[in-house]
Amino acid sequence: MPLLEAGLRALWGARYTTLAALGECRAGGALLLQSLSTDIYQNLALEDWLHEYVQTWGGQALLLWRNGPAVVIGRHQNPWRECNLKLMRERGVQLSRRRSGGGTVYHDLGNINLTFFTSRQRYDRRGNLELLISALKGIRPHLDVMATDRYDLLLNSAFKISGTASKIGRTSAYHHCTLLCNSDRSTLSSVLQSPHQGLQTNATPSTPALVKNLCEEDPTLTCDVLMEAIAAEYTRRHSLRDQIVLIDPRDDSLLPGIGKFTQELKSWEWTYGRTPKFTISHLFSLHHDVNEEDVKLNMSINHGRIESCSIEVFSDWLPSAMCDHLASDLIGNRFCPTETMVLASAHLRACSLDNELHNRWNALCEHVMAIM
Ligand SMILES: Nc1ncnc2c1ncn2[C@@H]1O[C@H](COP(=O)(O)OC(=O)CCCC[C@@H]2CCSS2)[C@@H](O)[C@H]1O
Repeated sequence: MPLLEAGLRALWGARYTTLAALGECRAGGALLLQSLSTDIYQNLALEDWLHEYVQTWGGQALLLWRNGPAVVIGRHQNPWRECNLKLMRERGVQLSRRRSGGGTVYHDLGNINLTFFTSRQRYDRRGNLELLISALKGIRPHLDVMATDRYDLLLNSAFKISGTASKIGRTSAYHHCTLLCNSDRSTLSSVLQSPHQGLQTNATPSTPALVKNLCEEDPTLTCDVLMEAIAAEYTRRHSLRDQIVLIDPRDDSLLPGIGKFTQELKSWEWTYGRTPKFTISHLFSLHHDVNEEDVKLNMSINHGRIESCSIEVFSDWLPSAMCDHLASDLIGNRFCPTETMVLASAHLRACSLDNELHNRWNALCEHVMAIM
């Protein structure tokens, strides 16, 4: 049995059931679910699947889920503007684009996600946040937690502990939010820092805030304690028979079609290719010997692909024909380091350069890849 599943079964004791129960739910009833996966793509796919299911079932549900390290951008956002993709690749932090709008957040196992599925009519973000506040105050009455007009939860009127987004369909809707319990705050702030200054875009910007973990306020608060309290509050409000349904988003036979949802969410076309058109203007210095060479790069990127590109080196450090060659080769390609690496190596194989030019070419290509 996978570790997480064993842990959850231990946490919920006898008060859990498995998916077989899903089909047995009363039409219009309520369900309390917890995902057995910590994979961001599988969990977002589970949300998609449940959103459709709730539509036909006509009930409501709360899904509790957590992920390994991941940055989750809103549907209409630009990942290059919102985060440090190079640092994320180095640290193994996943990037994913969700289907709801809004800003960018960081997830890890110290962050709880909650998704409230309802019909469109019963969609009630304030009511859901009140449920969370009651659950928190129920176990720790001294906590000062409040909901803001933009549906954030603040601790001590100053620190964000929860961010909200939602998706409203024709007949059903979901509201999902985070809850910071003991996330790695230093990784959170460094991966949500874009290195780009000259990026122009109309994509939705995030609203940065001061964040805090609940465990910093009260070290006895763990994710398990919080999830247990939230589950109890949901159970109480919906008069449930105290059962948590553990649900495995890898199970295509129980959740028909979910694998396709996961693949789509994982695809480059969805994550990067859905970025609204943007331009990058980047001035940088390359060091060689004791000198610094200034390089100017201008690009426009549409659907994640390079539409126009110019690279200027202000000296004969690298022949301008080589820069022009790289710029024109890049056009039509994905704004992505792996594709650029293939292009740059093919170019090296096609022309014989002396050692010095070879090194300069590599330095330029490495810098171009680093901004992607
Ligand atoms: N995990 C987490 N929780 C709360 N606040 C966060 C978190 N990570 C980052 N931030 C802070 O919020 C801002 C962005 O705020 P902003 O208001 O722009 O965006 C949001 O809040 C979106 C919430 C999406 C919730 C979904 C629920 C399940 S999948 S993701 C960011 O710059 C940080 O300062």
